[in-house]
Amino acid sequence: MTTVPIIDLEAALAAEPGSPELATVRAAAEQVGVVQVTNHGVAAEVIDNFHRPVDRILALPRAVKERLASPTGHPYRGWRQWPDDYGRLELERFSFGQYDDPAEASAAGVPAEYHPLFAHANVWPAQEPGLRAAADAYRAAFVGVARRVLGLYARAIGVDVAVFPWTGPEYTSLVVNDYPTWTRPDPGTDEEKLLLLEHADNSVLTVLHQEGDYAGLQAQGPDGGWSSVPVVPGALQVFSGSLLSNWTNGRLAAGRHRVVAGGTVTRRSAAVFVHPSLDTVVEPLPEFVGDGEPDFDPHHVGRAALGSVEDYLQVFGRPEQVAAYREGRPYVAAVEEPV
Ligand SMILES: O=C(O)CCC(=O)C(=O)O
Ligand SMILES: [Fe+2]
Repeated sequence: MTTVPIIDLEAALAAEPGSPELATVRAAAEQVGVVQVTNHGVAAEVIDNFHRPVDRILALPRAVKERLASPTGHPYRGWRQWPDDYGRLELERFSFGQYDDPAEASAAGVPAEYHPLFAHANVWPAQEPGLRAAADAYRAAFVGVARRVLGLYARAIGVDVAVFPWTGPEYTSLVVNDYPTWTRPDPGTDEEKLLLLEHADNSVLTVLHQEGDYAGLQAQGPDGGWSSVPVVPGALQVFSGSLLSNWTNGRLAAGRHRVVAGGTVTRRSAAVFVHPSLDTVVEPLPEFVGDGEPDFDPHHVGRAALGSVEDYLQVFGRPEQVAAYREGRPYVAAVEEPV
């Protein structure tokens, strides 16, 4: 078994209990929390229709892209660059909230107490009028993959998927990650080219599409070592998040991952982070706790979401960024000119 298996989703969902396919899925889900899926049912056009306009936006001159930053300084809306401590570009992102405004959230059935989550507008570049519909289709398709993968994991560990109280509408976010290339001397080691540090997502499942010429995404195995996730055209990458680990009282691993890129290699990824509905309290399910004590505290999806920007700014926010957010104006980080 490879650490991050490539699973034919359709075939695995039809596999008999006890089959080698399900044994592979089970090992990956319990020990790593990262898989790739093929034959996942998402049409190639749904992926391309989102990625191609994003390519064109990210190829615009920086002075044009600066105008696509969140007008209110929200770290998870619109275009953004992240410099490292030396001012060198590490990561460029374009982020989309689930709804454009509180009225749209309300129409989708989101309770009023969560409307503040959608008070900061999305940025829809006028250059790409089709992006909004393409992003909606991409998000919806990837939520569908997340649900099917949960069904697969349930089968692989022999529980009914109905034990997971995953109700909709799912709370989701959509993030494009673009890693820079550079011509300065290449430090050579992975540790010195870590552009996204190791972490597990706080979703139930995250579904990603990666593109590029280098397998820079790495997943952590049970021995602590890192394995590259090869770039397989058409495949999607699925990370188990901390909420899946919580529900299963640790039986299923939250996939720890990181990204090595930079230098001459290219990498682009676009992830949909999938959570159950905002009023869900995630806590270890009786099926996984047995007679013992749960190992995880209850996690209220909506409350955590409401606090997430403050949590983020407290840990990572630069003073000018925090000031811009407080004052409701755009923030564009200073970055060193590429060399
Ligand atoms: O670029 C990637 O493949 C990883 C992105 C990621 O881990 C994240 O956005 O949480
Ligand atoms: Fe991640």
